[in-house]
Amino acid sequence: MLETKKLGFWYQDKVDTLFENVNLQFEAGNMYAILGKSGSGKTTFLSLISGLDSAKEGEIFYQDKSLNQIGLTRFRKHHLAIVFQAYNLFTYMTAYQNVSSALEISGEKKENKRAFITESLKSVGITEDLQHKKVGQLSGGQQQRVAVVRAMVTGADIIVADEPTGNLDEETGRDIINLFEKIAHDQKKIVILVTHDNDIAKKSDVTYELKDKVFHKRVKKLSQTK
Ligand SMILES: Nc1ncnc2c1ncn2[C@@H]1O[C@H](COP(=O)(O)OP(=O)(O)OP(=O)(O)O)[C@@H](O)[C@H]1O
Repeated sequence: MLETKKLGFWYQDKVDTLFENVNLQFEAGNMYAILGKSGSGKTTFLSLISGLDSAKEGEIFYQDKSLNQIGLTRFRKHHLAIVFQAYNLFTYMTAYQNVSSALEISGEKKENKRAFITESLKSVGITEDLQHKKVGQLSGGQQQRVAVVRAMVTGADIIVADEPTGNLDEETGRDIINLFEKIAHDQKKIVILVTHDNDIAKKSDVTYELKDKVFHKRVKKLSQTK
């Protein structure tokens, strides 16, 4: 479980606190949405739980160890993968090479690496033909699928994404969210999505809406679950 305890953050001045006394829990097997108006502090919150920035108040724990105890670099390398709105793939590499390099960087060992990458990409609809094209030649939706696979193969237990459907049309965006949902439910990972989109929030198991410096929790109704 990933957990924040009494988390607080401001940039310049404490009077401009973005959020305070935040106590949230993220459990394996669930997809979470962080919802809130533009400028409310969603991305900032995500950067704290991703170990990219340090909290001003309170702490974050992963499996009962504080991120500082684990070490932010180690936490990011071994436990967490990030998917960005603009995909952030290496455009001079093929889809296959992007996934392969992520696997190498993470140090994750796979017996039959080639087959593993090929099958992982195929499982999200990236055919072998597409796998060997430079990612710059793929559509936005295809690139985001590659980015999701890149995050998936690293073995990270936590996958965070900042507006992952922001550059995509509605239908493609829905497909990407279904992929995240599968990763959470089938692979028992913690998936955390920052979004403006209420429909994405509705698909998530739990929504935390940031409003007036406080996160409001909403759990998906039983009739809508898995
Ligand atoms: N590095 C920074 N230094 C100072 N202020 C910042 C910095 N980054 C963000 N802010 C401010 O903090 C507030 C929250 O920003 P953040 O990007 O976390 O909001 P957000 O909810 O993700 O917004 P959006 O939905 O528009 O992406 C904003 O007012 C922003 O201008």
